Parts: sequence; structure tokens; C-alpha cells
Amino acid sequence: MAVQTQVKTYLNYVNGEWVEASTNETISCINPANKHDVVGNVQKSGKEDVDQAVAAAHNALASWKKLSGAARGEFLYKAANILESRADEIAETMTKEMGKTLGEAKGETLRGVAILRYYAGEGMRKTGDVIPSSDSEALMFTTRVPLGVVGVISPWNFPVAIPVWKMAPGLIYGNSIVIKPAQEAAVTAVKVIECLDEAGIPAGVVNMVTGTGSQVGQAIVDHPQVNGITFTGSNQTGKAIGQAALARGAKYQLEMGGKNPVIIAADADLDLAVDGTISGGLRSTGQKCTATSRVIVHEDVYDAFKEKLLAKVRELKVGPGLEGETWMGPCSSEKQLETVLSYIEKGQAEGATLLYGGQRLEAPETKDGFYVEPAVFENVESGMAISQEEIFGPVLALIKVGTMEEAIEMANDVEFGLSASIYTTNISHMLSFINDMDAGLVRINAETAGVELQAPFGGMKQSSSHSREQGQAAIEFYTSIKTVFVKGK
Ligand SMILES: NC(=O)C1=CN([C@@H]2O[C@H](COP(=O)(O)OP(=O)(O)OC[C@H]3O[C@@H](n4cnc5c(N)ncnc54)[C@H](O)[C@@H]3O)[C@@H](O)[C@H]2O)C=CC1
Ligand SMILES: O=C(O)CCC(=O)C(=O)O
Repeated sequence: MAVQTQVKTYLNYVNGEWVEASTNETISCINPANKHDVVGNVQKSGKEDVDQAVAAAHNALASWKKLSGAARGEFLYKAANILESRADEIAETMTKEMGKTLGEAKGETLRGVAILRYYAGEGMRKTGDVIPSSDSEALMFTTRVPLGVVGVISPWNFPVAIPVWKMAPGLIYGNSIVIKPAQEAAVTAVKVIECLDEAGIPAGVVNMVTGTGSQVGQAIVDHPQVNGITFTGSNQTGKAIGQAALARGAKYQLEMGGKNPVIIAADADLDLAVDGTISGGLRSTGQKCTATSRVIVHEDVYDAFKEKLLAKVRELKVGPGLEGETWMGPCSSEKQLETVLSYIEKGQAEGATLLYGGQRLEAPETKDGFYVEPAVFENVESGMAISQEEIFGPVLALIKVGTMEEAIEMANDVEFGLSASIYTTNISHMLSFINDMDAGLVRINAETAGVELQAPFGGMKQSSSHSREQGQAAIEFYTSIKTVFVKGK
């Protein structure tokens, strides 16, 4: 058991000030590698705090949107430099708070830096088109105006990258922000906001209120002065947010679950496919919406692939994310661990064969953390829960198929459509996969996870609100098009 020295309490950020919540309550953020280690306390805010944050964001809007894109971009460049200079410390906080390995946390923090720089540059790019008018004496063009106050509701699995990829485009296009980060990653979020504060972002342009989803999140969603809500998280919460936003005419963007397949064709490079399956399925302890969970393997290479996969999975070192030799950290919370263990039980009860892993780590040095061994199932059928539902944990389900058509049919046989990949050396297989796979992100000879910040990201079917984040696609959510028709007299 760790001895707690001094636990810091972090404040909300409202109208450019660090403030306590009106409730006078705080919540502790726990280290999933050792539940006795409190990483920090954050404010357990209420509706009144959201009202103050939204009022500040609303008041800041007029002068923020009047600035040129280049001037707004300067704040993002400064914030990027500050985040970069604090990358080691912020990555360590992330690892302590939600468990991913330090290497992954550092990579993600630097991705946050790159996202800030990318959107800083967007402030100098075109936002409209000239369209020929049918009146030869008129000028017709489109311009864009900001949405207004944007509510950002973010999850815990990418504590830097997701808040940044939602806030940075919002800011560059002239919106003001009220963010409620996930409770499990709130200390890391505070540190990201500190970077924006240090960069001198004007008071009220960015506000952060921490607390529960049902109190703080819901108050943001329901607030009449919040013009749009961008959300990443579970399907259940996302759908409820979408309905509430629609009911009061607010814009919304939802990024939700995945049940992502990888297809291993008979002609695949099996070593590459094994590495991509492990990295896509088990990095970050499987807690990515783009994580690989269904591994659809051609029967001709099934046994060879399975043996190679198991040999490598057996070697993965599970442990605290801060330790250098750890490959996979704990689940982010006790709730996540319980969800994963319940799916492992359900898989066995439904008749799948657990080939490896799936046990909680009970050794003295790990029993206080939320650790589970990576699990590999076979004899998985399409109707089983482990084949259909998002587990968000280190669980791979092997499915044997006889043809490429069967593989693609199986890959599409879920309600989600976020990401999918195929390992093959055959160009016809690649082309049918690109054409026939129902997913927003299709990847050839590459793992399902790992999105690039300059490209559109989002899913088909139940995975998103059919919108796209990141890259230049982000402009669609954060702005409205205004069509302008000008005639001299
Ligand atoms: N698509 C993704 O990247 C993610 C998917 N998930 C999925 O969701 C499952 C449950 O994880 P949770 O953290 O409980 O997800 P969640 O969807 O409940 O939480 C995501 C965010 O929504 C907020 N929230 C919760 N209820 C709300 C409400 N009524 N109004 C407004 N905001 C609200 C939370 O506080 C958090 O900031 C995971 O096991 C996983 O399957 C979770 C996190 C990220
Ligand atoms: O795969 C990635 O890099 C991003 C995944 C993601 O957006 C998520 O898990 O929410």
C-alpha cells in the first residue's frame, strides 16, 4: 500500500480564474495501478458552476470571434510550446491517472502538441468558396461563422488528445469552450487547461468544470446558451446526449463505440499481421474505440497465425505503466476491470474457448491494481456477446472463415462501423475490402487503431453521429456556412 504524502486539490477554470466549485465538494482521482494511491482531488461541481462557465464563455465570444484566425492561432502555437515543454510531467500524470504505459502517454501528449500546431495553422487557411452567380453583376461566395459556445464532453482513454482535438478546432474557428473532462482523467485535463491559461488565452474563451457526467455533463447538454456539444464515449451516453441536444435544437457530434475487425487473408504476411493484431487489440489495455477485437482468419493460415499470436501474447508484460519493462498497464478503473472480467466469463458461458489469459493478476505487487491478463478466445460465433458488444478491454476473439467474401460479411456483421483492417498481399482483396467494408476508417496492412490528426475521423452505423472530427473535416461541426450575395446597386 502506498503511503500518501500530500494530495493536491485541483480547481475549476472559469472566466480565466482557478476557482472552487460552488458545492464545496471534491472527488479523488485514483491510480488504477494501485487503488490506494490518490493522484489528486478535483472539484465535484454542480449546475451553478456550469451556469457560470457558460455565462463566461458566452460573454467572451464576441471579442474572440472578432480576432483574425492568425491571431487566434498564435494562442494555440503558444499553448503547443508549453504543452511540449511539460510533456514528461503531463504524460506521467496521465499514466498515474488512467494506467496507460508511459511511452504511450508521452506519444499521446506529443500528439496533442501536433494537433494544436495543426489547428493553429488552420487559422490561415481558406474558409469559403466563390460560386458563380447567375447574375453577372453580382459576387456570390460562402464564408463561415462560429457555432458559438461549444460544450466538450470527453472520455478518459485519451486524456490529452481527445480534449485537444475537440478544443483546438473549436477555438481556431472562433468558438468559446466549456469542457467537462472524464472524472478518471480530470487531473491530466487540468494540466492541459493550464497550458492554454499560460498561453494567455483571453478570460472566458476556455472554461473547465469537473465533476460527474450526470450533474455537470448533463447541465452542459441542457444549457440553452450552449450552441453545440461534442462528445466521445459510450453509445448509451452519446445517444442520450444527441437526443437532448436535438430536442432543444443544439448541434451535436458524437463519437462512440467500435467492434473493430482485422481480417487475416491466406496470403497475409503473418508476422506483420500478428504484430498489428497485438498492437491494435491490446495496447492501452484495449481501451480505444478503434481497438481490434474480432480477428477473422482464413482457415488456410488459421493454425499458423494462432500459434504465432499466442506465442507473442504470452510474452507481454503486464504491470504498472510507469515501469519501463511494462507492455500493458491496468484497466483504467475498477468498473472497467469488472466489465472486462464479466465479458470473459460470458464468452466462456456462451461456448467460446478461452485459449489464453483473462485472469485478474492477484500477486501481492499487483492485487491493489486493476490488472487483467490479455485474453484470446477461439470458436467465437457471430451471435455471441464477445463478438457483438464493445468490451473496451484486452480481449481478442478469433473467428475462422473459408473465403474472403465470408470474411467481409463477418467483419460487417455488427452494429458498429468505426475502424477495420486487413492483412493481405493481394490487390483484389484490398480493393474488395476498401469497397465493401462498412467502416469510417479502413486500413490495409496496418492495425485498426491509430488515427492521424490531419485526416477525417469518425464512424459509420452506430459508431458516430455520422459526423467527422479532426483534419479539415472538423470545420463542419464548429462552423455554419453563410452564403453571401453582393450586388453593387
Ligand atoms: N468511444 C470511446 O472512445 C469510448 C468509449 N467508452 C465506452 O463506454 C463504456 C463506459 O465508459 P464510461 O466512462 O462510463 O463512458 P461514458 O460515455 O459514460 O462517459 C464519457 C463522458 O461522458 C460523461 N457523461 C456521462 N453521463 C453523462 C450525461 N448524462 N450527460 C453528459 N455527459 C455524461 C462522462 O462523465 C464522461 O466525461 C466503456 O466501457 C467503453 O465501452 C468509454 C470511453 C471512451
Ligand atoms: O486510435 C486512435 O488513435 C484514436 C482512438 C480514439 O479516438 C478513441 O479511442 O476514442
